[in-house]
Amino acid sequence: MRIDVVTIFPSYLAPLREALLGRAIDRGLIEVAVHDLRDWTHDVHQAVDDSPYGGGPGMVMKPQVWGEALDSVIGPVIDSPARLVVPTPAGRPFTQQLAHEWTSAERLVFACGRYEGIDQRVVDHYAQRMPVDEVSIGDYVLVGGEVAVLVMVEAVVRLLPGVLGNPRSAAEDSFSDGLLEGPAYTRPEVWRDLPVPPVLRSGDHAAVDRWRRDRALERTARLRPDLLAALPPDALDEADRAV
Ligand SMILES: Nc1cc(-c2cccs2)n[nH]1
Repeated sequence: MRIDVVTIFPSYLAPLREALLGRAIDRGLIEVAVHDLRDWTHDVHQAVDDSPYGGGPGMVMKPQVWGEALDSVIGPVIDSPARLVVPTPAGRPFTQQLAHEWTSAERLVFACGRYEGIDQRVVDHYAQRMPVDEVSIGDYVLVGGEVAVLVMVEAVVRLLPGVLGNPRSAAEDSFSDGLLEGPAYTRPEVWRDLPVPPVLRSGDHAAVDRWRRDRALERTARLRPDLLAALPPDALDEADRAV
């Protein structure tokens, strides 16, 4: 998978080259290119934004600059293997399911907006030619899309074959079965008078699996009842319903 990010703060994306993601790049599992939007300005001030039509606070990012940058980065959009992703608080929710969907994309191109967003005609123009996703990572407002891109790239790349040491990790994620993950424990057996639940040391794998499922159901019911309500009818068996 090739990932391109267009931003006015390229250094914000430096973490993409660290740790797990950095190793995925070194191993050739992904390619990452970060582009400075100002490289496509032609004025001495390298202006990337302007006042909003209709008035109102803040600034809107100019369509011309974005058009030149995305044409250059995406290349010919006919049959482009790229998806254009625009982080915005006014977008569809980014979910584990969407992360999984994007793992099949040959290319992801992220357009990082700042200020009050990017002139809508940029999305409208490219949406006529390729898949464009306006995506929110949560119901809160950031200053720019760069942090959202870090979140989404990590969530997608960790799902790619070979990236995680143990593929079971991605398969057993929170949300993989529609539930939140239950609690996890490691040594010591007792820590500050708090013991590890004995069933986890019993060696009875069926009992451990049941215990973990029960804790996941309890946690989901307590913290995310909406996830429980969204489960398909056959997702919970009789033992689940007894929790
Ligand atoms: N979920 C979300 C995205 C954003 C922004 C994207 C670009 C500027 S602000 N805030 N919150």
